[in-house]
Amino acid sequence: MAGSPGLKPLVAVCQVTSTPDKELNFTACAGLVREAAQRGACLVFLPEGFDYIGSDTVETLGLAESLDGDLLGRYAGLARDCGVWLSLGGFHERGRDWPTTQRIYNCHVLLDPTGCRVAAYRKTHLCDVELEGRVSMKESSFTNPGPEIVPPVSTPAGKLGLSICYDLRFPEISLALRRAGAEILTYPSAFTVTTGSAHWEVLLRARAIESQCYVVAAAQTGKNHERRTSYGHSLVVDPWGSVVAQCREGPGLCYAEIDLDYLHRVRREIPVHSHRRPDLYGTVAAGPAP
Ligand SMILES: O=C(O)CNC(=O)[C@H](CS)NC(=O)CCC(=O)C(=O)O
Repeated sequence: MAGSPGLKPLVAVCQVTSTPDKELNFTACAGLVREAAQRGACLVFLPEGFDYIGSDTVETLGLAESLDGDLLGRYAGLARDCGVWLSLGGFHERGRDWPTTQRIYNCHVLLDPTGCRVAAYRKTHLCDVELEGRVSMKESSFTNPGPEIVPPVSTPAGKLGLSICYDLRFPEISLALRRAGAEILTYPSAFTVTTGSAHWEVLLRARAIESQCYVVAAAQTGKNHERRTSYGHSLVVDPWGSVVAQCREGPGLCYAEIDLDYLHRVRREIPVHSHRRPDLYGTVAAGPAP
């Protein structure tokens, strides 16, 4: 574990098939977290929608809780029992504005091993995507966009930068987190099969290579309900861009050691972050292109 000489921190990535049944989902997630803790992981990652995947908007909104609700209380107990950090990537959160907006936040919560909530990042890029006849998502119809990027958090595995799923398509947020000190970027996800098979791994590897961070991506897999199937392929990429861990099909775990000496070597050898030309990119992130 961190601090013990010679031993690198181990992280665990959980892959699950969430359904609309919160109780079943908690049982499945808790089983994986306990297994990961027994194997010596210090930080365990759960995907977007670890709490549930609703079968329609009404159900999704109806099942949502606040950050102080029962479900996150149980996860805090789990973190304490197991003595692990928990990245809960994509909790359906009823925020304080619920009574007025009737929309939720897609909230990535980080718990420390005392069960304390040390960060909450609300998804800033919402997935409104329409592939004719194949994929139709309009996350903004039931979700409010988060207002800010959250500074990376120190964990025993390294400084962790929080994003969620569709954020993966925006290199700007990964570079902002990298600049703010991130050593690990994490993208808990529920990708579609269509977009996942084309884009998932290449996007994750690109984010790792350009930011020179570890990238950890816990994913939903398989059939969440009658009308939804998720791509899976949870994985960990190192700062060189190599896939160092990957889940097989179906629910399960994969593990990776985080080697920050290696990360620093990669950053020394190809110092892209001191070669940047911010004088040239002024408006690249500025807004809609023609
Ligand atoms: O709605 C929930 O309950 C949980 N949230 C999601 O599943 C979100 C919003 S619909 N899914 C994605 O962002 C998929 C992105 C994707 O597939 C891509 O970028 O290609």
